[in-house]
Amino acid sequence: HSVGIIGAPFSKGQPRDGVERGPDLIRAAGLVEKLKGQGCIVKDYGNLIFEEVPNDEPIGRVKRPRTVGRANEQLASAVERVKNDGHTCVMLGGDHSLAIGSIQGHASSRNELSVVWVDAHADINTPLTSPTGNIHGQPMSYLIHELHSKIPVMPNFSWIKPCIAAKDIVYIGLRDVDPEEHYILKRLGIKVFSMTEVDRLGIAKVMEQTCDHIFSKVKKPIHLSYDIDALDPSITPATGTPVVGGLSYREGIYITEYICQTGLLSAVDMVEVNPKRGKTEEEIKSTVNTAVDLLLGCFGRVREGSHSPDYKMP
Ligand SMILES: N[C@@H](CCCCC(O)O)C(=O)O
Ligand SMILES: [Mn+2]
Ligand SMILES: [Mn+2]
Ligand SMILES: [Mn+2]
Repeated sequence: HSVGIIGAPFSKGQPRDGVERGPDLIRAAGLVEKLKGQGCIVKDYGNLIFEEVPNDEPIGRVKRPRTVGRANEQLASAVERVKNDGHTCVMLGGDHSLAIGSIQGHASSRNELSVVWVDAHADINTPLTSPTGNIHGQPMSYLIHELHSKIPVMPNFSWIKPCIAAKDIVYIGLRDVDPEEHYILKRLGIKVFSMTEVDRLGIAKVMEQTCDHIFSKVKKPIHLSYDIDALDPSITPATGTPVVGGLSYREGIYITEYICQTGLLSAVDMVEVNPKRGKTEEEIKSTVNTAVDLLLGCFGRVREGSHSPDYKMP
């Protein structure tokens, strides 16, 4: 695996400070060294530098639109460059509004993508349906062809071109979906494995059926957008919008092992790690270490262990 890492220290898609520290905390927990240790080639492109846009007044209910739009435009070109350099892209967040730039940049280098969205939330509110105005609850709405007519013109958002078809999306882990989002998911016929399906089917069947769905016609590169709040808060409490009844550590890891073995993972987001939302050092460590382990699973780590092909027993 050849991996290109982008740090996106960004928090303005939501109101809580601290999530901008995600990239450096994940690096400090040894992501690069551990990826190299399991045989990956790794290029760390460093952190993007995001400018605050002054007087960034809300538009309708939508908060910090100009800052979020600008940041994602920067991210999109960074992700496109990592893809054109031939790597699988790892985007370290930062809040989930960053999926706008990550998926847009990915789509500009690969013309058709499938998106696997692992999250407690659907993040598919439009600017007009959002109950909070926080853009980290809206990223998917800007990216989906079928919602284009529902998105108003917003400053610093005009560069965004819808790039994903509803049929090419699968959600895993949903358990906190707004009524307006539920309507959109049903109307667009988007494939959803909520926590009910995870309980009913088990994670192995969920992953089988996820891949049956996204590979139903032609096999497309996979964009895995992983919100750390998909996991149960007992595992990953240091996050902005925790919701009880989440994925176990084992289920979270199984998802990454399964996606890895498809050989089609082309970009992965790891977002919403927020150290300021951890009550203890232990809670922060558990959250950050789990984020690292999930990424290691994306790039070949398997729990049965492994050995190098040229190992000679003494
Ligand atoms: N659905 C809520 C909560 C969104 C949570 C965002 C997280 O999943 O990135 C909203 O729209 O504000
Ligand atoms: Mn192009
Ligand atoms: Mn979430
Ligand atoms: Mn999210």
